[in-house]
Amino acid sequence: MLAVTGSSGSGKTTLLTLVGGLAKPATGTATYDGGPVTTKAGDPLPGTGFVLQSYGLVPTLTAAENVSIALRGRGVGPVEATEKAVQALGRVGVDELADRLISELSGGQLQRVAVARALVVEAAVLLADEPTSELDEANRDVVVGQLRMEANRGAVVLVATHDPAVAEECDEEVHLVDGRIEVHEAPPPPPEPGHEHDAFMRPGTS
Ligand SMILES: Nc1ncnc2c1ncn2[C@@H]1O[C@H](COP(=O)(O)OP(=O)(O)OP(=O)(O)O)[C@@H](O)[C@H]1O
Repeated sequence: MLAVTGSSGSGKTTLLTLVGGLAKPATGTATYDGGPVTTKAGDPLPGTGFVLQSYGLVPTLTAAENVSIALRGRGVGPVEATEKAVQALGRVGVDELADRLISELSGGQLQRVAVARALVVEAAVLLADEPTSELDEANRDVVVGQLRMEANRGAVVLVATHDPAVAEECDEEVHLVDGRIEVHEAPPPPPEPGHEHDAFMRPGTS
């Protein structure tokens, strides 16, 4: 679970769209697992889930329909897609809004529907662009917790964020300055009980 941080305009969204295959790099290549991040048709790889900064939800459809679309596009039948969509909405606390039109929802509610749509596909790579910017602390923690669950499941999770509390919850952070990456790794975990002094031992001693 990787935080992508940097000031406004530093290139966070651009990086995520390149990683996700939504944009083509002007120079260089973007690869995942040894292959290009786009399919031959120029679409993103099927295993990629997105939370777009502008959400990309369809205003004339309900919250559940917006989430189930992601599954329908992957060949899941309508009944199962709706059931899983409502479950995914529940993971971010908006299942009671399942039948409400997108055009009737608040900013924070929309953001959580967008997160649910990314969660529902069980993506191999989940790209979340400022997924908590509209949320209060409690809901931010819920969303970050769900992204962590995706990482625990084995997904690669990239989170572009301005929120230090969100970056803190990630395993690593890349900080962008004018489109360039500086890498900051998280400090190593504390030693296990009984091994507190190992770090201070000289090689060859026990
Ligand atoms: N389609 C585009 N064509 C040309 N320049 C672009 C395009 N999209 C973004 N840019 C520029 O690239 C730079 C990086 O933009 P980007 O949206 O990646 O920043 P960001 O770090 O996500 O910013 P924010 O935190 O404000 O969302 C900005 O200077 C922006 O104006």
